[in-house]
Amino acid sequence: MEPTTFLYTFLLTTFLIYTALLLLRRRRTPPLPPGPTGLPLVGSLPFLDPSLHTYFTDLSKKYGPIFSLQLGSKLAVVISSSSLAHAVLREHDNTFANRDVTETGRLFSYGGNDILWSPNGPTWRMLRRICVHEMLSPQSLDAVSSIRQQETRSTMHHIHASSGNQVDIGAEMFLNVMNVVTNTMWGATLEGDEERESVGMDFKEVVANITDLLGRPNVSDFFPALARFDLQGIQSKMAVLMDRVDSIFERIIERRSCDEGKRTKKDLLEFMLRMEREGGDSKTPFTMSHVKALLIDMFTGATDTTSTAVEWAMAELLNKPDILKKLQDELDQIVGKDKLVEESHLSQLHFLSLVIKETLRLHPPVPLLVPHCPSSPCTIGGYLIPEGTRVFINVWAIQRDPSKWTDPLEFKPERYLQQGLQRDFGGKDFDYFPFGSGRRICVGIAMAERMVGYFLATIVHSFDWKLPEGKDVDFSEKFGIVMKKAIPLVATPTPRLSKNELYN
Ligand code: HEM
Repeated sequence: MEPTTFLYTFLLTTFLIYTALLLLRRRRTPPLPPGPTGLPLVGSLPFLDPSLHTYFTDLSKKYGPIFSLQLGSKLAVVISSSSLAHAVLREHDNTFANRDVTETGRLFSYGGNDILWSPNGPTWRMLRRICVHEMLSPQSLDAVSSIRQQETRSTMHHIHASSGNQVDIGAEMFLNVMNVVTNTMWGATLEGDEERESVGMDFKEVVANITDLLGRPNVSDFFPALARFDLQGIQSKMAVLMDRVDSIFERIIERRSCDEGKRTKKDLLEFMLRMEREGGDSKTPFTMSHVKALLIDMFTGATDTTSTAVEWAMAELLNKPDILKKLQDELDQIVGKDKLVEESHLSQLHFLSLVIKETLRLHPPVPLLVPHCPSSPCTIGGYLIPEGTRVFINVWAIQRDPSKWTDPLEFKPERYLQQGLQRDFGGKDFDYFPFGSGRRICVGIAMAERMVGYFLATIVHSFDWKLPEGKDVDFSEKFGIVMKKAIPLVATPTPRLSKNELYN
């Protein structure tokens, strides 16, 4: 063969092999999920609706149960069916049990040192273990039941003092759970001290602002190259708030050091400080940043979620007086009108548990879960989800899916009595998982169940409630990392127990 002919044949063969390999590879690599095209550079960012959960639900009707959106330089994927949620949270749980840490998340968590934002790995496992073991397991919760009793009674006295006047139900629950959580975490330090109340109030204000910033879309997250310019000023606002949080923590930790050896009660803070002095466990270091990050995790994880749940439950009950009456009948039968509800009654209050279940179906407080993030490329439903994608799981839409639920928009607590419809909070049914599922499932379920159940039972048992004259319940939602009622629920309590002394 002529040298030039040989060269041409060689080049042509190489080209053909290369093209064939390319085509083969392209055929083997699944496509990205379908979705709106968006604009050059910014993608779908300009079209984002602040009510992300309904916006995503509408898009899923057009593009299907898995779709993608380009948000600046970030790819987001939204999952809206129970079978695909199963694929992400069960079949590929290990890959997806990571977070795409936002700029505000990083500041909030002392550099990603908390449970919420840590990647799936030994540090995250250690942090979860500490909180479960020292504060959130059934045994640790039993050990501090008197704190919950004392705080719930004190809220009840406060509501009683407002009899005949309008009460903001969510705000009452927020104060209640805030006191319970702070007392559980560091109560032994500030116990009996009026400083406890002032620390609580400081914290309440700062944390409300922090939660708001955590839920706000931030250009820095969509264009990481611009993060250092902080174009909306969100990071600098967060930094100021975190300075305030830090000075509260410093104050408490300093007090705790002065008290060394005098305390009789143990709490989460004491355990963590000891662990910090020892430097962690054999595998992972534990620093002061971890101590503070866990304190703020527990506080923010518990407060807005549980108070929102109680507020939505009361909204549904006031909208359906027959269901409210049925719940009061159950309470009267199990507790009686001449006693107060105790936490020990909860296991017998079956209808109450159905009411709470149904509330968390229609109003999951964290409607898109906390976004997950695959640590390596993964195929879901025949589509590629690249590493680092922000994955939203629309539990709000899944729990209202008409192909899974009869009368999905109706508040029907009895539905769970039907054969095959028993549901719990463990995340094993992928048409019902208000606390998430898999490795990243909420760490505070046991505490949430007790707090919501006990508080709801107490206010429904101790008072009759009336909406303001001529007003119906407003069900509009305000989307955020925790979805609240757009208009806070106010109602007027009237005492209904047999003896006035019970309210003292
Ligand atoms: C009704 C009350 C609550 C609801 C509906 C709720 C719901 C959730 C959801 C949906 C997640 C995200 C799961 C995921 O990423 O897939 C979560 C995570 C978390 N929750 Fe809760 N939660 C509640 C109460 C609490 C309480 C009382 C605490 C602590 C005292 C808490 C602490 C946390 C923490 C630390 C995480 C992060 C877990 C991780 O990333 O590993 N939550 N919660």
